[in-house]
Amino acid sequence: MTVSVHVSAGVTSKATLPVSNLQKNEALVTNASVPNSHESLTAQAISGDTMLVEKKSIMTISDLSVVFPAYGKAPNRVLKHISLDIPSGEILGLVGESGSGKTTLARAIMGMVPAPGIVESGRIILDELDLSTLDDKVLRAVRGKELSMMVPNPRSELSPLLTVGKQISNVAYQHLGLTRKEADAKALAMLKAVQIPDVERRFNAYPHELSGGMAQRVIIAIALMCSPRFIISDDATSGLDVTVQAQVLDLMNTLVRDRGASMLFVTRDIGVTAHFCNRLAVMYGGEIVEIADTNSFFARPAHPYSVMLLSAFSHNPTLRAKWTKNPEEVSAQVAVEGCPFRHRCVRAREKCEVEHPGLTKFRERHEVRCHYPVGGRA
Ligand SMILES: Nc1ncnc2c1ncn2[C@@H]1O[C@H](COP(=O)(O)OP(=O)(O)OP(=O)(O)O)[C@@H](O)[C@H]1O
Ligand code: NI
Repeated sequence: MTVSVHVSAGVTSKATLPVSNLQKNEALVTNASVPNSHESLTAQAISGDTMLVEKKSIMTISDLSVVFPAYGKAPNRVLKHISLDIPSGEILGLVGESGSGKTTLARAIMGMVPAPGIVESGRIILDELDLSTLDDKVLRAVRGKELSMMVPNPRSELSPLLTVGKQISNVAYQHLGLTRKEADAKALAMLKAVQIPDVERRFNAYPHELSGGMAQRVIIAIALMCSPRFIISDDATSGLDVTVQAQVLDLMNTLVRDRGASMLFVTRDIGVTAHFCNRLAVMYGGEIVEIADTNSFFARPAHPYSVMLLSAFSHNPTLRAKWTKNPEEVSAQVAVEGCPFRHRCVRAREKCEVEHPGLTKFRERHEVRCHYPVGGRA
């Protein structure tokens, strides 16, 4: 897991967003608190017995590619032409093995790809605001207020010199225009919301006085403080004990649902996504290889790699063996052409050797990047 400072406890910038966007965002926050607000709906369609409601997009990523140059070797393409649309009220789960590019995607959205990474192409649009065109100062302001990311390993995220209460309160003070007193009160309420016991005492504690789980909840409190429009959690809840994790997920869910925000939920725990995410994307080798409504994904996973992930999760070695080769048998040499997963896939045929599969429709609201998806196409 790559970790760096993503939260804004220490941000001192008072830069403001372009006025038109701020007003629009404020208006949307208000509208979105009304259940089923028509302002947040752009189209409705009825399909069979399910009502599909297309909601306004909060985050649109198009053709995002990130490369890490490597001296004396071919550059490492970590993200390859990623396009994603995350509508208001949606929690999109993102799963995939270590090194598949999940954290890089999260950081690219935040405008924080670590050096020597280069964003080769792509646009990131947050509620019609093109983040790629903003200067650093404005982007920092957006990051603290409208866009926030929670990461694991909270100690490196918090300043050791300030009490946790002050760090949370600073965010409200700087971004929400509250008085010190109001910001402190909001910080205290947020600490309660993330289930920190004995809040008054914890408010005045320094980060080193907190347990790891408690510090993680402080990070979450900071990230949620300004009710951001778009939230990224990069494995930020997995270190919490099960009950606290459930409460924190519940809190995030409420924020997303009631305020019309949306969320990218990166996790290694595919089981959590079944209950928590509306939609699920699977990454492999820097590409999205399957994306589907959660129900559809769990009912009919289409990519052999997704089946492998699910079989690993359900401890079903027979299922795993049926669809995929043992990774140890796989040559590390994966050519540029063809399907990047073919060396690990028992279904691979000649076409997979030569033709890179596109992400195409598998069934309703379910796309897969595979020439021969499991179960065939609908
Ligand atoms: N700072 C960096 N310098 C060079 N290469 C990097 C850097 N950060 C990431 N990479 C490359 O990007 C690839 C993807 O990394 P990333 O952290 O996005 O994976 P991930 O899916 O988040 O994995 P994990 O589940 O372990 O967190 C890595 O395999 C590595 O090759
Ligand atoms: Ni990661």
